[in-house]
Amino acid sequence: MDKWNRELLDKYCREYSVGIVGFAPPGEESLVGAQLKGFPLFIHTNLRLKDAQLNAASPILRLTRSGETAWGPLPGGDWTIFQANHSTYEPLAWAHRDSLDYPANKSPLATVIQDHGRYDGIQRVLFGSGLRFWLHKLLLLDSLSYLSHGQLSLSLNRMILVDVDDIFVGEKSTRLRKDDVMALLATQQRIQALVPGFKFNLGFSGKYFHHGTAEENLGDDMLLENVDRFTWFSHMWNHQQPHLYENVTHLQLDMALNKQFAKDHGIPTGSGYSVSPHHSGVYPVHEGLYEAWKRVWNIKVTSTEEYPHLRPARLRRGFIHRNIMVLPRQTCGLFTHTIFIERYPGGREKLDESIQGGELFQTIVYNPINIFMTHMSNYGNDRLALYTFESVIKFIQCWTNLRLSSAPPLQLGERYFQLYPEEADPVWGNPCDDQRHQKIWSRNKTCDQLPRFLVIGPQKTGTTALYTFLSIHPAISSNLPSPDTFEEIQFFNGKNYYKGLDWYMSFFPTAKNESSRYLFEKSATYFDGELVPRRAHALLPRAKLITILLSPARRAYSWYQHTRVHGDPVANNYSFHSVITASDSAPKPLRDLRNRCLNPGKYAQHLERWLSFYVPQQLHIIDGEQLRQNPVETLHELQRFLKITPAFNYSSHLRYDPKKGFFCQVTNEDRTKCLGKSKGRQYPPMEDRSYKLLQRYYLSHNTALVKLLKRLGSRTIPQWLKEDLTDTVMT
Ligand SMILES: Nc1ncnc2c1ncn2[C@@H]1O[C@H](COP(=O)(O)OS(=O)(=O)O)[C@@H](OP(=O)(O)O)[C@H]1O
Repeated sequence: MDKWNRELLDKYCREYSVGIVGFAPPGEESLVGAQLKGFPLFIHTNLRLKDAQLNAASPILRLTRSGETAWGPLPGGDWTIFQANHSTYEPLAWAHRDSLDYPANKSPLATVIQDHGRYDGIQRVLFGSGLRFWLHKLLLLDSLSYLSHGQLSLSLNRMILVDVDDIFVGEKSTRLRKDDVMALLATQQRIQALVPGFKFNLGFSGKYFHHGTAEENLGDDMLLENVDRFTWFSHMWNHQQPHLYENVTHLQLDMALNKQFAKDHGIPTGSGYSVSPHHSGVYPVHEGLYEAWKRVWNIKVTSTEEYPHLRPARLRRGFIHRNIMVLPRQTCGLFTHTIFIERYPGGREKLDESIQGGELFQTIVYNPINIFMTHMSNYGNDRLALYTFESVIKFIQCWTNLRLSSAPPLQLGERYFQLYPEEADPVWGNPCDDQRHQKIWSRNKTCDQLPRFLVIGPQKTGTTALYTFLSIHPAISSNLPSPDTFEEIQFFNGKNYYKGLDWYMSFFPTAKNESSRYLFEKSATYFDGELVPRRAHALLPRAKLITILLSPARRAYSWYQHTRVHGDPVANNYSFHSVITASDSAPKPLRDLRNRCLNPGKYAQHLERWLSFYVPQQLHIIDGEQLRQNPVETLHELQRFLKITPAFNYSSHLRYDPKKGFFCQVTNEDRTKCLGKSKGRQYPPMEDRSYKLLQRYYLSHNTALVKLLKRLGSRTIPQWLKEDLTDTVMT
């Protein structure tokens, strides 16, 4: 960093008490005793190190616990160590040289060092390598917490639940015997001493009860003899994946069989939790599963690895659908077929690596709530799950100050959404964009039932005219009408989004024999909906977007007239001028109407939000005045943008109707069919003072729009925009 920037940064850090975390980059040449420029600190680089320890007296340690030695070589041969010549420095971690000719009694070398800020007023933590070494990942968390004065601190509480799926499912000779169940109970008891409330959570499929060898059937019996020592949840009677049931009644019948089995065998049925085989039906959502779960089991919480995607595992999140909480489920590295240690991919070393600071360990460090998936087979045979969980819990206790506990799934769900309330709202993705999701997506459902382009509004810009004219096109199909909102589905904004993907797709006819059909929908409220671009992009990342813009002042006035005709008492009691000049202390209904009049017209702001998800090439802006005066040309341009060939010639299908004062559709009888009287209304012109006020109001937004249009490569600026701006300058 050059001197000027460096001074600026230092000044900023001193003034606002901002700490710095630094990492020594690996260098090609080895430095011995080189001084760090400007600091009483010396470094040696490119060292091999072993046997890491922590400084128990360091004030930084919070999540990380000192006292043990991480024996063995540290990863990489390019470590930097620090030697200090000033009381500002205090080591946080040490290690020894990993070299035969290095005396064992030599004092350890500082691999992470804290600068208390006594030298230049800035606190720092400097790491002598990147974050390859697992212990340094913990130290980074603690450094962030320390340097941010506790603002960037994770809670120390961690909740753990271990689900055992496929109880009673499994080939002969891979199932639990009596001694396995005894080991399960004994390990559970030892874990309970470390993790209060811990019980293995058993997911059963009753159909396969007693399907093992004679010895294994005794194992089944023993599980039931100890039924109260575990918690239980329904998996699926016959282990069939829910998305394969097209008929909810069948699904319900099979669920009822598992429930009857539970009742017959004294298994509790009130946990409110269930897990579906292969997580099918949970995400992507198969509505039938949610329906049947509610009816038969009164399910309130489930978990899946698939939301939003299996990988990367650290990004798995939760959501709530139809009042069922879906929690993220973690993998511990054991799968149905990992039953013998010698067949564990990478061998024992790999499993231990995951436990001792690796993936499994970090999963628990980073997630306040962990639901792990295992299978019955992981508890028989080499009992890898018992080894894995007991070991990782001990390792956590040895190296961290985390407080582990467990609780039933319902409590975990409630806790999860207290911690992450913003996750309650799902974000639906396209099941066909993820191979795993496609595999658990019903054969009867297709992703072709999704629109290829969206007309996003805003309202009162001519969206109905565009929708109607597009629908004349032989290769273009709109959505089916909605009983509530007519031609608009209004899915991505408002409550409809919670109805899910099946509901949305039901509006789009399947294109039989006409694969080139362009499905689209128009919902004019999408344009300014806060959440809409993100949601739309998650489901339709390749969709094209069409927006129509006209003078925001005129749009606001048209909206006002619209609400008056719809009998809105506020619009009928207040003049347009009173609405747009209403202050923030005005009654709420008046403020709401003011906002609905004014906000959509802040075009640049809304477009920028769309453009933070979609690339400009996916966006087509129509000039609303051009659509009104020359729809034929507008539609030809639009076809070019959509790359629809052969182009449909609109000139013989649209004609100006002098009575209506707008272009209308030409019918077979050569008459014109115009939009209803709610579109293209007659109302008095806007008062001049209102127009002038709105010009000023929209000045900054319109200026931003001009810039945006130029950035998007527009060669012409719409006439209305020029007028709105020019007049403002003149007044
Ligand atoms: N061909 C044609 N026929 C009728 N109306 C047309 C046409 N082209 C554009 N317009 C203008 O469309 C305005 C209504 O816009 P929207 O359809 O987007 O309104 S809505 O948001 O769906 O309610 C409507 O606004 P008002 O004039 O205020 O009624 C019209 O100006």
